[in-house]
Amino acid sequence: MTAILSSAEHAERGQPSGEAIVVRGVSKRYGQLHALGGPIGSSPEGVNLELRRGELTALLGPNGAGKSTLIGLMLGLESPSSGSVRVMGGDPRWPQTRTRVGALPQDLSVPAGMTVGELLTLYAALYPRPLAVSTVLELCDLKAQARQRASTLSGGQARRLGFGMSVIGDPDLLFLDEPTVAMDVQSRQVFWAGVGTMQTRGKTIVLTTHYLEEAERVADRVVLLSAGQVIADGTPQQIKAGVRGATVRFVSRLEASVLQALPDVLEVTVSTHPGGWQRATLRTREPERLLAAVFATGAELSELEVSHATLEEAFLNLTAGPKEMTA
Ligand SMILES: Nc1ncnc2c1ncn2[C@@H]1O[C@H](COP(=O)(O)OP(=O)(O)OP(=O)(O)O)[C@@H](O)[C@H]1O
Repeated sequence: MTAILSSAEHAERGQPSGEAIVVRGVSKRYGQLHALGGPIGSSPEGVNLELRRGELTALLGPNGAGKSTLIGLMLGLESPSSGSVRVMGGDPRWPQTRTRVGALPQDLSVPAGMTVGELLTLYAALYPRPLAVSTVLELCDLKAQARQRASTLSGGQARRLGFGMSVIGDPDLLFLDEPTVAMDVQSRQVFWAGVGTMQTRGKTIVLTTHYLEEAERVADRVVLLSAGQVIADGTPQQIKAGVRGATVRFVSRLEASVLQALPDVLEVTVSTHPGGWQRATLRTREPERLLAAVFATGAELSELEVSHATLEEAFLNLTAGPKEMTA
């Protein structure tokens, strides 16, 4: 696994009671296919993971990496082929565990004919200590739609209703599987504000998303899966720091051919800037050495900017295999 914090370090940091989810040596096979865990070299290897209470963890990975399989196991919808999953100290299949868990699945469908308010009232009745329907309507900004049939909501409103249905039981643990698909900018803002409210109330949240800038912004921790294995685990900053390299931008009169010849340049993009100047963007593994070489040219520079890898760049780098720019 690349870098970052090992499972043992995570376990050390939190007391056992501080863990919302404990995954030990878990594999999941469908026939011959290892969706999760599976052999590494000659020995079988299961997934190990501990998620602490109160944290927002983003479970990331390319299509088919095993994210939904892992969530299915954490929700008790599937049983592992080997290993064990504990959720809030219990088996995720037990009813007393399930009442403490909320989930917004990818493919949520709502019963036709019921209004938004009726649906939330119905869901609230399933839990021992639900939130008030009015609180949830406010949380997902659907007060104005309370009397509207749920099947007539727009895509983004329906997704926000799904969020409302996932939190109405006031769960301690919340799973959000690609929650912002089909949401416009406004819906996303409402949604993330609602998630923020759940976070400040100490809820544990597990999120899957392909929008990596969202994960970077909201996650306390990122777990990166690839081919059924955890390949990186840490804060977004730690994941990004595991990828060497940076982008250097500046405006100068240096020609593309001169920039290309500088040491440690991987890629150069040049665009024209008013007054005969050039705006240069350079990708490099060694920003300090490159900058020293740029300064050594004696060229006049302005608007100098150095930015390190985004989570998206780190993701692409880590899931592309060992050949690229990993540290
Ligand atoms: N019920 C099933 N039967 C057979 N194979 C399955 C089943 N569920 C998942 N798989 C396979 O297991 C692998 C992991 O799938 P999974 O849905 O967990 O990936 P994912 O990371 O959630 O992908 P995506 O980002 O596309 O949602 C895939 O190869 C998938 O085809």
